[in-house]
Amino acid sequence: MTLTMQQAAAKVMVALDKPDAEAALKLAAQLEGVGCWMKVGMELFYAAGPAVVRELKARGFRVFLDLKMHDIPNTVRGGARSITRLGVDLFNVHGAGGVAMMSAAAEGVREAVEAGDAAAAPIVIAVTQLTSTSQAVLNDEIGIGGPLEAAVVSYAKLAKQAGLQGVVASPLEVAAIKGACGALFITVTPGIRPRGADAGDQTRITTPYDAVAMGTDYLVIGRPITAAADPAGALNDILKEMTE
Ligand SMILES: O=C(O)c1cc(=O)[nH]c(=O)n1[C@@H]1O[C@H](COP(=O)(O)O)[C@@H](O)[C@H]1O
Repeated sequence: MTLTMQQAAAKVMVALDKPDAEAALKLAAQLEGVGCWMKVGMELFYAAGPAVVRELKARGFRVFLDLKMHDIPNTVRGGARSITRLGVDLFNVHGAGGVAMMSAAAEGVREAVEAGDAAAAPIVIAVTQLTSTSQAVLNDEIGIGGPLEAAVVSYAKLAKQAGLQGVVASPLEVAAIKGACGALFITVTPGIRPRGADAGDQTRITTPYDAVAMGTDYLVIGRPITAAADPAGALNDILKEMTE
Protein backbone atom coordinates (compact mmCIF):
# COMPACT_ATOMS: atom_id res chain seq x y z
CA MET A 1 0.00 0.00 0.00
CA THR A 2 1.34 3.43 -0.90
CA LEU A 3 1.10 5.99 1.88
CA THR A 4 -0.02 9.59 1.50
CA MET A 5 2.17 12.24 3.16
CA GLN A 6 -0.48 12.55 5.88
CA GLN A 7 -0.57 8.81 6.53
CA ALA A 8 3.24 8.75 6.65
CA ALA A 9 3.33 11.63 9.16
CA ALA A 10 0.85 9.84 11.44
CA LYS A 11 3.34 6.93 11.62
CA VAL A 12 6.34 9.05 12.67
CA MET A 13 7.20 9.60 16.34
CA VAL A 14 9.85 12.28 16.69
CA ALA A 15 12.17 11.60 19.65
CA LEU A 16 12.33 14.95 21.38
CA ASP A 17 15.59 14.16 23.19
CA LYS A 18 16.36 17.69 24.38
CA PRO A 19 17.74 18.95 27.71
CA ASP A 20 14.90 21.30 28.67
CA ALA A 21 11.37 22.41 27.79
CA GLU A 22 12.55 25.50 25.91
CA ALA A 23 14.70 23.54 23.46
CA ALA A 24 12.04 20.85 23.08
CA LEU A 25 9.15 23.23 22.44
CA LYS A 26 11.23 25.28 19.99
CA LEU A 27 11.78 22.14 17.95
CA ALA A 28 8.15 21.04 18.33
CA ALA A 29 7.01 24.43 17.00
CA GLN A 30 8.94 23.76 13.79
CA LEU A 31 7.04 20.49 13.30
CA GLU A 32 3.57 21.67 14.32
CA GLY A 33 0.79 20.90 11.86
CA VAL A 34 2.67 18.09 10.09
CA GLY A 35 0.73 15.39 11.94
CA CYS A 36 3.63 13.51 13.53
CA TRP A 37 3.79 12.28 17.13
CA MET A 38 6.20 13.55 19.77
CA LYS A 39 8.14 11.12 21.93
CA VAL A 40 9.14 12.45 25.35
CA GLY A 41 11.95 10.37 26.80
CA MET A 42 14.10 10.38 29.91
CA GLU A 43 16.29 13.36 29.07
CA LEU A 44 13.36 15.74 28.60
CA PHE A 45 10.96 14.26 31.19
CA TYR A 46 13.53 14.17 34.00
CA ALA A 47 14.25 17.85 33.30
CA ALA A 48 10.84 19.27 32.42
CA GLY A 49 8.35 16.78 33.89
CA PRO A 50 4.61 16.52 33.23
CA ALA A 51 4.32 20.20 32.24
CA VAL A 52 6.09 19.67 28.93
CA VAL A 53 3.83 16.70 28.14
CA ARG A 54 0.72 18.81 28.83
CA GLU A 55 2.10 21.60 26.64
CA LEU A 56 2.72 19.22 23.72
CA LYS A 57 -0.81 17.84 24.12
CA ALA A 58 -2.19 21.39 24.19
CA ARG A 59 -0.37 22.05 20.90
CA GLY A 60 -2.21 19.12 19.32
CA PHE A 61 0.52 16.47 19.28
CA ARG A 62 -0.08 12.85 20.11
CA VAL A 63 2.49 11.94 22.77
CA PHE A 64 4.47 8.76 23.42
CA LEU A 65 5.93 8.91 26.94
CA ASP A 66 9.05 6.74 26.84
CA LEU A 67 10.14 6.03 30.41
CA LYS A 68 10.65 2.26 29.99
CA MET A 69 9.29 1.44 33.44
CA HIS A 70 11.02 -1.58 35.00
CA ASP A 71 10.22 -2.23 38.66
CA ILE A 72 8.15 -4.49 40.91
CA PRO A 73 4.52 -4.88 39.77
CA ASN A 74 3.04 -2.70 42.55
CA THR A 75 5.34 0.21 41.68
CA VAL A 76 4.68 -0.12 37.96
CA ARG A 77 0.90 -0.22 38.58
CA GLY A 78 1.14 3.11 40.42
CA GLY A 79 3.40 4.56 37.74
CA ALA A 80 0.92 3.52 35.06
CA ARG A 81 -1.93 5.20 36.98
CA SER A 82 0.03 8.47 37.14
CA ILE A 83 0.98 8.33 33.45
CA THR A 84 -2.63 7.59 32.48
CA ARG A 85 -3.85 10.63 34.46
CA LEU A 86 -1.31 12.72 32.58
CA GLY A 87 -3.18 12.02 29.36
CA VAL A 88 -0.47 10.59 27.10
CA ASP A 89 -1.48 8.52 24.08
CA LEU A 90 1.07 5.72 24.46
CA PHE A 91 3.73 4.66 26.97
CA ASN A 92 6.15 1.80 27.44
CA VAL A 93 7.38 -0.53 30.14
CA HIS A 94 10.36 -2.86 29.93
CA GLY A 95 9.51 -6.40 28.85
CA ALA A 96 12.33 -7.71 31.04
CA GLY A 97 10.08 -7.16 34.07
CA GLY A 98 8.01 -10.20 33.08
CA VAL A 99 4.29 -10.92 32.71
CA ALA A 100 3.25 -9.89 36.27
CA MET A 101 4.94 -6.50 35.86
CA MET A 102 3.49 -5.87 32.41
CA SER A 103 0.00 -6.94 33.56
CA ALA A 104 0.31 -4.50 36.48
CA ALA A 105 0.92 -1.70 33.97
CA ALA A 106 -2.28 -2.62 32.12
CA GLU A 107 -4.16 -2.77 35.45
CA GLY A 108 -2.86 0.67 36.45
CA VAL A 109 -4.27 2.08 33.21
CA ARG A 110 -7.66 0.42 33.82
CA GLU A 111 -7.78 1.68 37.41
CA ALA A 112 -7.11 5.28 36.41
CA VAL A 113 -9.73 5.18 33.64
CA GLU A 114 -12.34 3.49 35.83
CA ALA A 115 -11.73 6.07 38.57
CA GLY A 116 -12.59 8.76 36.02
CA ASP A 117 -9.08 10.25 36.18
CA ALA A 118 -8.46 9.97 32.44
CA ALA A 119 -10.60 10.53 29.38
CA ALA A 120 -9.03 7.65 27.48
CA ALA A 121 -6.73 4.69 28.04
CA PRO A 122 -3.23 5.09 26.60
CA ILE A 123 -1.75 2.29 24.53
CA VAL A 124 0.83 0.32 26.55
CA ILE A 125 3.74 -1.41 24.84
CA ALA A 126 6.84 -3.29 26.02
CA VAL A 127 10.47 -2.77 25.12
CA THR A 128 11.99 -6.02 23.82
CA GLN A 129 15.71 -5.81 23.06
CA LEU A 130 17.04 -2.28 22.62
CA THR A 131 17.89 -1.37 19.04
CA SER A 132 21.41 -0.52 20.21
CA THR A 133 21.92 -4.19 21.17
CA SER A 134 23.61 -6.41 18.57
CA GLN A 135 23.44 -10.17 18.20
CA ALA A 136 26.99 -10.46 19.62
CA VAL A 137 26.23 -8.28 22.67
CA LEU A 138 23.03 -10.25 23.37
CA ASN A 139 24.84 -13.59 23.29
CA ASP A 140 28.30 -12.77 24.66
CA GLU A 141 27.64 -9.89 27.08
CA ILE A 142 24.02 -10.03 28.25
CA GLY A 143 24.13 -13.82 28.18
CA ILE A 144 20.91 -14.60 26.32
CA GLY A 145 21.62 -17.35 23.77
CA GLY A 146 20.16 -17.94 20.32
CA PRO A 147 19.11 -15.56 17.56
CA LEU A 148 18.22 -12.01 18.58
CA GLU A 149 14.96 -12.23 16.65
CA ALA A 150 13.87 -15.17 18.83
CA ALA A 151 14.55 -13.15 22.00
CA VAL A 152 12.49 -10.25 20.65
CA VAL A 153 9.59 -12.54 19.67
CA SER A 154 9.67 -14.17 23.10
CA TYR A 155 9.26 -10.75 24.77
CA ALA A 156 6.47 -9.88 22.31
CA LYS A 157 4.54 -13.05 23.20
CA LEU A 158 4.88 -12.28 26.94
CA ALA A 159 3.70 -8.71 26.34
CA LYS A 160 0.65 -10.01 24.50
CA GLN A 161 -0.02 -12.54 27.28
CA ALA A 162 0.10 -9.68 29.78
CA GLY A 163 -2.56 -7.80 27.83
CA LEU A 164 -0.30 -5.12 26.31
CA GLN A 165 -1.03 -3.88 22.80
CA GLY A 166 2.42 -4.00 21.24
CA VAL A 167 6.19 -3.77 21.52
CA VAL A 168 9.22 -1.66 20.71
CA ALA A 169 11.67 -3.48 18.44
CA SER A 170 13.62 -2.83 15.25
CA PRO A 171 11.86 -3.00 11.86
CA LEU A 172 13.98 -6.08 11.12
CA GLU A 173 11.87 -8.08 13.60
CA VAL A 174 8.42 -6.76 12.62
CA ALA A 175 7.46 -9.70 10.35
CA ALA A 176 8.39 -12.25 13.03
CA ILE A 177 6.49 -10.30 15.74
CA LYS A 178 3.36 -9.99 13.60
CA GLY A 179 3.67 -13.69 12.69
CA ALA A 180 3.73 -14.66 16.37
CA CYS A 181 1.32 -12.08 17.85
CA GLY A 182 -0.99 -11.16 14.97
CA ALA A 183 -1.19 -8.33 12.45
CA LEU A 184 -2.94 -5.99 14.91
CA PHE A 185 -0.18 -6.25 17.54
CA ILE A 186 1.48 -2.83 17.36
CA THR A 187 5.15 -2.46 16.41
CA VAL A 188 6.95 0.76 17.33
CA THR A 189 10.39 0.83 15.78
CA PRO A 190 13.41 3.03 16.49
CA GLY A 191 16.73 2.42 14.72
CA ILE A 192 15.62 4.42 11.68
CA ARG A 193 18.38 5.92 9.56
CA PRO A 194 17.95 7.51 6.12
CA ARG A 195 20.60 6.33 3.66
CA GLY A 196 23.98 7.83 4.51
CA ALA A 197 22.95 9.02 8.00
CA ASP A 198 25.21 8.28 10.96
CA ALA A 199 24.08 5.14 12.82
CA GLY A 200 25.51 6.48 16.09
CA ASP A 201 24.82 4.01 18.90
CA GLN A 202 22.09 2.12 17.00
CA THR A 203 23.04 -1.31 15.60
CA ARG A 204 19.78 -2.78 14.21
CA ILE A 205 18.91 -0.07 11.68
CA THR A 206 16.83 0.31 8.52
CA THR A 207 15.95 3.19 6.23
CA PRO A 208 12.48 4.80 6.54
CA TYR A 209 11.53 3.18 3.21
CA ASP A 210 12.52 -0.31 4.39
CA ALA A 211 10.78 0.17 7.75
CA VAL A 212 7.50 0.89 5.94
CA ALA A 213 8.07 -2.03 3.54
CA MET A 214 8.66 -4.31 6.53
CA GLY A 215 5.23 -3.41 7.88
CA THR A 216 6.08 -1.37 10.97
CA ASP A 217 3.23 0.61 12.52
CA TYR A 218 5.28 3.52 13.93
CA LEU A 219 8.79 4.81 13.16
CA VAL A 220 10.62 6.44 16.10
CA ILE A 221 13.12 8.93 14.69
CA GLY A 222 15.36 11.22 16.71
CA ARG A 223 18.71 12.58 15.61
CA PRO A 224 18.14 12.35 11.82
CA ILE A 225 15.47 15.02 12.42
CA THR A 226 16.38 16.74 15.70
CA ALA A 227 20.07 17.20 14.94
CA ALA A 228 19.47 18.38 11.35
CA ALA A 229 20.13 22.02 10.44
CA ASP A 230 16.55 22.11 9.09
CA PRO A 231 14.43 19.65 11.16
CA ALA A 232 11.21 20.34 9.22
CA GLY A 233 13.03 19.76 5.93
CA ALA A 234 14.61 16.54 7.25
CA LEU A 235 11.19 15.25 8.37
CA ASN A 236 9.68 16.17 5.01
CA ASP A 237 12.41 14.22 3.16
CA ILE A 238 11.74 11.19 5.38
CA LEU A 239 7.98 11.42 4.75
CA LYS A 240 8.60 11.58 0.99
CA GLU A 241 10.79 8.47 1.20
CA MET A 242 8.02 6.68 3.16
CA THR A 243 5.47 7.44 0.43
CA GLU A 244 7.64 6.11 -2.43
O1 LIG B 1 11.75 2.91 23.62
C1 LIG B 1 12.33 3.57 22.73
O2 LIG B 1 11.79 4.55 22.24
C2 LIG B 1 13.62 3.08 22.23
C3 LIG B 1 13.83 1.72 22.30
C4 LIG B 1 14.91 1.14 21.63
O3 LIG B 1 15.08 -0.08 21.60
N1 LIG B 1 15.77 1.95 20.94
C5 LIG B 1 15.63 3.32 20.92
O4 LIG B 1 16.45 3.98 20.25
N2 LIG B 1 14.58 3.91 21.59
C6 LIG B 1 14.45 5.39 21.59
O5 LIG B 1 14.27 5.85 20.26
C7 LIG B 1 14.97 7.06 20.01
C8 LIG B 1 15.90 6.87 18.84
O6 LIG B 1 16.57 8.06 18.61
P1 LIG B 1 17.63 8.24 17.42
O7 LIG B 1 18.62 7.11 17.53
O8 LIG B 1 18.24 9.58 17.70
O9 LIG B 1 16.85 8.17 16.14
C9 LIG B 1 15.66 7.43 21.32
O10 LIG B 1 14.88 8.40 21.98
C10 LIG B 1 15.67 6.13 22.12
O11 LIG B 1 15.54 6.39 23.51
